[in-house]
Amino acid sequence: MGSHRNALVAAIRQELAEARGTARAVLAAAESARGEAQNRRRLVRDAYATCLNQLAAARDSARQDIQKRYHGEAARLAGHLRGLATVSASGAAGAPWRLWAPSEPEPGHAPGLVRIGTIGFGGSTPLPGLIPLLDVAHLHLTGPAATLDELISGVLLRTLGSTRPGEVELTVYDPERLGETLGAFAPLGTRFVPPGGFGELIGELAEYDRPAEDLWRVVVLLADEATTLGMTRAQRAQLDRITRSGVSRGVHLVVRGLELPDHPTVERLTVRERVAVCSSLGTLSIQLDPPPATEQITAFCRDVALRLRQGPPPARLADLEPERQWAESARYGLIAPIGDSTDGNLVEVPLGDEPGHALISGPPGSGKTNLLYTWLATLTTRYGPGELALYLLDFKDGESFARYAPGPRDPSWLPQVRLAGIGVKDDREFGLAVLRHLGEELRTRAAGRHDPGERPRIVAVLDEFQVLLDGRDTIADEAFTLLEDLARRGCEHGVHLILVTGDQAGIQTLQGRPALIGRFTLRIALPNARRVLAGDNLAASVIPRHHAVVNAESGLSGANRIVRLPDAGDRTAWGATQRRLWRARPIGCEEPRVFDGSAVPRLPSAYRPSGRVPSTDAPVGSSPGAVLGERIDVSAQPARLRLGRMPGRNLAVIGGRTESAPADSTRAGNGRADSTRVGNGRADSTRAGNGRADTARSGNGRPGSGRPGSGHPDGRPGDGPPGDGRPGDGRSGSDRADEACDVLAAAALSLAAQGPAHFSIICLEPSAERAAARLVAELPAADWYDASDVHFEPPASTIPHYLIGYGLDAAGPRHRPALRALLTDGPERRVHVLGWWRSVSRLRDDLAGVLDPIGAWVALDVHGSELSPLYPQPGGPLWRPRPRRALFFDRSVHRTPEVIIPYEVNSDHT
Ligand SMILES: Nc1ncnc2c1ncn2[C@@H]1O[C@H](COP(=O)(O)OP(=O)(O)OP(=O)(O)O)[C@@H](O)[C@H]1O
Repeated sequence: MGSHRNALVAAIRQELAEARGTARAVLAAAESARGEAQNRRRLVRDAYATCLNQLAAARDSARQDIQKRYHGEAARLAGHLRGLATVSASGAAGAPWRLWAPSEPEPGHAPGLVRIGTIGFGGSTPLPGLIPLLDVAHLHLTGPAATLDELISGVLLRTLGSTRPGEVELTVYDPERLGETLGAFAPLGTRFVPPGGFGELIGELAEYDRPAEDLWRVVVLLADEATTLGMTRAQRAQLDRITRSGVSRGVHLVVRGLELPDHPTVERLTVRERVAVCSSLGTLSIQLDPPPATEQITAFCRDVALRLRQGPPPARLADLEPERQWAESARYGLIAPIGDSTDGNLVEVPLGDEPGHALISGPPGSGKTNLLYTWLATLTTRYGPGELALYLLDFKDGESFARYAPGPRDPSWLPQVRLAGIGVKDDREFGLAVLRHLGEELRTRAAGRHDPGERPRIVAVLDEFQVLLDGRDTIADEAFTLLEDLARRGCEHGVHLILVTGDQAGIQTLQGRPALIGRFTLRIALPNARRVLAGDNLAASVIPRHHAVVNAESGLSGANRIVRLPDAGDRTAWGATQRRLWRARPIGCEEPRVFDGSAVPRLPSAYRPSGRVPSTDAPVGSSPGAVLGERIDVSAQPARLRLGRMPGRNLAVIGGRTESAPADSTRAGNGRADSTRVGNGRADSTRAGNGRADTARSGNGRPGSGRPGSGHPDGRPGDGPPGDGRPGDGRSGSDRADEACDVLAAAALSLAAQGPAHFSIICLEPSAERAAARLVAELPAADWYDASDVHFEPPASTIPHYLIGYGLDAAGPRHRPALRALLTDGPERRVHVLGWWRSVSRLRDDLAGVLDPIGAWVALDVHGSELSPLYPQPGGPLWRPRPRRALFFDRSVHRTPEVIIPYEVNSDHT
């Protein structure tokens, strides 16, 4: 029993132990599950917190992104709007008051909006608040009267300031303050309607018909109670009509204190505490600008009033251009504007049968050149080179016409210009040559070989023509005769003259020739021009600057037209036009002949023997022509001296006294010069007779081998090799000596270029050694002689032989008989002397007073009277020496001598 119990107890214990063990295991499992669950809970909590944080960060970033985009978009939109606002209300219509200035619209530009204030726009710069008026709306304003009046004055100033003077007519009805509210606009000629005038005004506006598209009437109605109460039914109906149809007729009402019917053209503005809302902008509110200062309004109105009195602004040169280039025919004359009148219409000036010629006058600086530029521009853009040919001569020092000729920077030229004379002041001969050329052209045309329309009309402009006519000499006499002929018969044959002067003496000169001045029926007077108009016609003394009086009835008062002249001075603008015309020039259109008084022509290469050495077998012309210089004529031909086998075919170049040449008196008095220079006998005794010339020719006698320099045993300047141009190398000659050298060089080179010839260069003037040496170097065959071996007995030759002598007067008495014999007999043997003597008296001494062997001469700085021994008429020719000009006389061809320009042969002394 006891053991059973014990066993039972043990079993129970066992069970209990197992149960306990199981319970403990369950507990442990539960504990573990709990720990796990707690862990999971913590994890979930953490994840939740992280998630929350992340969401918050994402939200923030999204919000920031949205904000950024919003600001970007808003700024972009605001930029667009601002740009749009600038375009819609440009210049005076939109500028803030502190920057405000009137602005004129481009022609054809429709009116835009006007600014009244600003529209706040987030944090960014506010946008301008704009409202419509011209061509779009009437304005109906509600709010405090004082603020509205300020608003109105701003709107009016912007509207007037952004249109052209006179385009907007302002009418103000202000019964309460009798116009004082907008009194600052009075200087504009604003119409202020009296209190009782409302009905009449409304009636007038209801019937108003707009005269032109760009004219507007702005009518400000500042109505009081009495106006509203006193309005009749008919007036109400008229006001309704104006509201409906006014805008299309250019009538715009700006109203406060009066009801306007609803209509799409009515822009309603309601203002409260300087903030306005208006119907076109919906709920957007506009912070009103402060009003413009009264002084700003008054100053603007005064200025506009002044401009209105003066008329529209003067035409610009571009406004005078034709629609189509070269579309006009000159068959019946030339018509072109030179400016406009105060009403804005262009003033055209005719040149044809009548008036045929023009006379322009004005004191210096009054705008004559500018007028010519304008006239030439309007003529040459209308008439092509087949219709118009221009000959332009400027007798001033300036270069007015240089712009029409090709230059180093701009190769274009004005295709109608045939000839341009620049700085012709000292070269009246050129003026005369041009008149002769025109006279010849006139004769051809008059001979019936001219079908009008076949040859272009010629317009010859002579600026400061009095210079040509002033001399009381043969040039003036012939010029007068030619001008008279051209003036009398020219217009009939399409030749027209435009004479210009800045000197009333110029007109006086013409007045001495009634037959001449009578033909100049077209007169153009610049401000303060005297004598060009009739005596009782004072118009020129009252016109302002940049104006002209155009009178096609010889200046009679009553025939005046006042012209405002454009500024035609801008060379760049003209350059563009000229290049356009130049590109359109017809094939074969030649460059104009340009004579520039200050330029020295180069010896053309055709007259240089370079490269071509004529063979001694080549035929010799009967009288080869020595080219001496450029003739002062229209075709720039060379002046030639024919050297045939006839007595007297020698040339004396006279003048160009040099430092080394003693004065005549010294020489004539004691003969020292001769004896010192050549009279030491060496040249004659030791050299001349010993055939050195030939030796020199075949040996090293050519300059450049040291021969000329070393040939001075007395150690004169020039001991070094000639031609190096250093001080002391003998180049102490005057400019005129250089010119004498150039004449001889041009003559020799041109002769060498024409056929076989032999040259002997005799250089007795140290300062000429360099020039003589250069000549020898360029000649195909030449001997060199100087004081040491000079002689005048050349060997016989089958080809022409030319002795080119530099400073021949230095040869001395010993050589005179031989020289005289050579001058006398040489030409028939084809031996010619082309020599430079430094004065007429030296030449005369050398020829013992018998000057017949000198058939031709070129005088440099020698006065006309000194030349009388060489001239057929007593007293010598009329000649006043001037630089780079020489007088050429060949008694076999000339009746009177001609002025030539010695060519520059080598460019190292000019
Ligand atoms: N219509 C104009 N508009 C503006 N400027 C002008 C006008 N006419 C002339 N001028 C200017 O006035 C100045 C003098 O004009 P211009 O040289 O034409 O006078 P001018 O009478 O030919 O003088 P001068 O006799 O001394 O040669 C120049 O600077 C020129 O640009």
